[in-house]
Amino acid sequence: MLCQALTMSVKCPIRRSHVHSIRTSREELVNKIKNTNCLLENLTEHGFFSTEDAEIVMQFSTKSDRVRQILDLVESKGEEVSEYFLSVLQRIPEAYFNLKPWLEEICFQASEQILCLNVKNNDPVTVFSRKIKHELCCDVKYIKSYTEREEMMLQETYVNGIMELISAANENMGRVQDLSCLFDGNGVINEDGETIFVFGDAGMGKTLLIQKLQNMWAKGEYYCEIKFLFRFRCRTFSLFKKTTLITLEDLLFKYNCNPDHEPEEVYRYILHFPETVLFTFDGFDEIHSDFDLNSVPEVSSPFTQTHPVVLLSHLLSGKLLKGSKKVLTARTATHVPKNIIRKKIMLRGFSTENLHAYTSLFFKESEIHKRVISHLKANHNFSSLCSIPLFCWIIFKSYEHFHSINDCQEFSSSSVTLTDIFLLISEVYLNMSSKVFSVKGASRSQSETFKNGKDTLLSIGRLAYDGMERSMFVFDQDAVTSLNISEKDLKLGFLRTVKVYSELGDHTSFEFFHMTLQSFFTALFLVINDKTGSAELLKYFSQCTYTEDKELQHSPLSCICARRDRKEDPFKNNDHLQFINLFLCGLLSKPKQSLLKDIVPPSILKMKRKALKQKLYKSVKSHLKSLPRSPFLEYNRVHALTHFIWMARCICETQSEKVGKLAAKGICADYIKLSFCGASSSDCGAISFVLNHYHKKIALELDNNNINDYGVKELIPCFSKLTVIRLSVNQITDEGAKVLYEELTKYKVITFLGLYKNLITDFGAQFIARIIEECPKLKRVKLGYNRFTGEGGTYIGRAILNSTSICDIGMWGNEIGDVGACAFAEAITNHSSLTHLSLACNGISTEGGKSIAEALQQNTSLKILWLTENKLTDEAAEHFAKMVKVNKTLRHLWLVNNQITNHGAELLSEALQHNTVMEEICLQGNPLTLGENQPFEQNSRIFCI
Ligand SMILES: Nc1ncnc2c1ncn2[C@@H]1O[C@H](COP(=O)(O)OP(=O)(O)OP(=O)(O)O)[C@@H](O)[C@H]1O
Repeated sequence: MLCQALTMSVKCPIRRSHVHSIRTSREELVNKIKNTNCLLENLTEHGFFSTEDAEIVMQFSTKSDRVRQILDLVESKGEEVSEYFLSVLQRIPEAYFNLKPWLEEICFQASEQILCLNVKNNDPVTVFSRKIKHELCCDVKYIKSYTEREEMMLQETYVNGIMELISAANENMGRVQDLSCLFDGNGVINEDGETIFVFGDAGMGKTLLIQKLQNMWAKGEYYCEIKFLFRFRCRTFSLFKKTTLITLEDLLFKYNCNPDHEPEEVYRYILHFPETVLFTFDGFDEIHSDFDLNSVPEVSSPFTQTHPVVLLSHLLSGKLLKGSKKVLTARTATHVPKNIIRKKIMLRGFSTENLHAYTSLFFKESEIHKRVISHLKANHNFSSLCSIPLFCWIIFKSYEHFHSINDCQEFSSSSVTLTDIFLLISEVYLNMSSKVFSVKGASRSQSETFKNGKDTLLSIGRLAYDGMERSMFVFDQDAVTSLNISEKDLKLGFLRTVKVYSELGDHTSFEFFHMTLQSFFTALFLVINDKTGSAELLKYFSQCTYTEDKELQHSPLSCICARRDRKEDPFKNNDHLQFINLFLCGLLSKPKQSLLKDIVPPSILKMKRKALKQKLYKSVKSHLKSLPRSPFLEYNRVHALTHFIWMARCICETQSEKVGKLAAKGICADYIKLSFCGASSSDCGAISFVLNHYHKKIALELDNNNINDYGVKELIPCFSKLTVIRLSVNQITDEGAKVLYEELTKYKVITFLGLYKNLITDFGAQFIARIIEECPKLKRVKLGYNRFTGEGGTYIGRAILNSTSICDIGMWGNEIGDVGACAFAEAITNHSSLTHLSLACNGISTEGGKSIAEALQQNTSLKILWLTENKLTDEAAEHFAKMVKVNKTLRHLWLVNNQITNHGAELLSEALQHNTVMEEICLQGNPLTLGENQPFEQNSRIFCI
């Protein structure tokens, strides 16, 4: 007791009077109090100081003298005032954070009475935080991509898309349910990393996600621990001159948001508490700077001047403001050094539910809403394009427009290309400026609209093209005026204004409402400009030529940090150039000729079409030839990469049978591996287009992409040829499973079906079961990590019972339990073809184990059985031991991570004496006590460690 009392008194000395505390620590207080305004304001507010007192304090010119005067006054006014004074120091931690240890040391605790007195927090840190919030609230309320005149509220338009946590090995680790979970502990792949890296393909919603995040913080709903949010768009770093030198403080305050009071104090706070700062850096792939990184020493002092790009790199790598939070976005395949990443989140676009939610938000009128939903259901080509939010918005925008004009159902065509939808939005914008739609139904034809708008398209196209040439995505007023873009054209909606902070002061600049639109306009310019020769027309193809190096894209940051000897522009990302090629293919395709005939002289159009065709032929041929090959099972497998997807997109965009045939001819393999290629559902349409021209049977591997049910539907034209279809890790649900059933059972050529890690439930299991039953050539089925319970397990088990071809079935990571296990037991009892079975990680306990073991006493086909990570006990082991004595086929029995003890292990070991074919029984991860020299430990076929 005494001891406890003593420790307490050491920790917290006997309370002295508040006046005494102040008096004895006078010098410390004078040194540490930097903000006198807050003290004066609060002391005066409650009448502890008179106006004259405050005036006397303010007469002193230095801060220390003002503090001394305040202290004199406080002390002279006695205990209550001193207590309130201390309470202000405690209750405004932003201003007096360096006094926190002292307040703890003197064990200051304000009384109830003092705590009832309000404390106004107007210190510069809090005021600045409020200012940032206020500015953000105004700035991010609307979705900026929409033209200024028809802004849409973020709140009313935003829907969460699919956000997936990605592991260091690029595997899916589950979903992020909501943006409020962005900074939680889920999905952390590197505790030392500070950057949440959000990536996704063009138009997946990275920028909008950042905007939503800013909005949530600014409204005070989430992330309360963050006081400052500094937002940067990486593309604006291109505007800095090579010679620009600024400090971190400049970057934050001059180029972002400026504190109205005492910036040094705010900066001091930021440096002291970096964990209260959040940076958002949008579009890392869009950085372009001709600044020479070799020319600067690696400075990381927060007070040294350096080039802004260097500051950016130091912030990201934690050399500056270590501990601050960072959210960085970039297009897929932009490599960011692993050591800076804390979490990786991939945006996968809209799921069916997201799309429906977005449709309801977009089309408020229930009739139109219903109609759009039925269009989407009827046309998977639309649905797959709409799973990419940007394209969805463009399609809906155009739909809304055409609907408002003449109720026409514009989306009747079953095959719509990306070029179609960009032409559509151009038409909409061109038309909105003219008055032709004043009378309902009096619409101009698309070709007429383009003919009339040629000059506008040319000048905006030139701006896009000039920008592409210099990797510029923001244009200043001079660039715009030098190309004679009229005020009227600027307002059409293709371009939107951006406020830019530059060395010349704040001014308005312009950018395309999306980078993909800049690519579209570049292509349009190259096509409709009479003076463009074929070399110029095709130059982006050369810049996008595939080399193995390019597939492993360079990271802007690693270039900054490590590769200081590079001559090439380290920031170049060529997705936007690939889009130019894609649009060239679309614009110069046959179906678009009638649209262009009045804008481009026929001879020029012919020349361009011919040049493009030849280029495509050549590049398709050489690309396919150069792809790496490797044998797999009985196949000659070609390992295609992301570039192949771009090629397929271009080919499909031409809608040309001839090009399609040529590509198909060049494949020269019977197995195409396209895993981890970032293929989306609409890419399946492109792949399908190419494969449709391939006349032999072929195997297709699309594991680890983003194809979902729409993608499965897009593959419908080529299912007749597919002998192998691998769609693991692709968000396929029961709907996709149904399509697979309908298609695969039509042709019955399938031998391998891979659906590992999808979202198929027991309902979908019925379709899979019917595929297994009805496809007589089907040998391998991978169904691990879906959502099957006992019911689903029973469907699959029964189907296996009826299949005479199946040899390999993977069910790892479902929840089939004992019910499912019993169905499998029945299936294997007399099975003649099944050699490999995985029921690992399925919640199987003794009963299920027993039935499988009993079935195996009769089975003569199974060679490998995985029962890893179940709940098998010694009782089950006893039955497995009996089975081991009689079964003469099974070679590998995996019982890793179960609940078998030494007793069970011993039974299995003894049983092995009667079995000469079994090669191994794996018992690692079971509750065995080892090191006691028991016989099973000596058995070379029992593996315990
Ligand atoms: N979650 C969402 N909810 C509603 N609309 C969205 C969403 N995400 C994107 N959009 C629509 O798509 C458009 C493009 O999105 P955004 O600019 O965020 O794409 P991005 O991934 O940043 O593209 P890029 O990589 O090309 O810059 C938005 O302006 C908006 O109209």
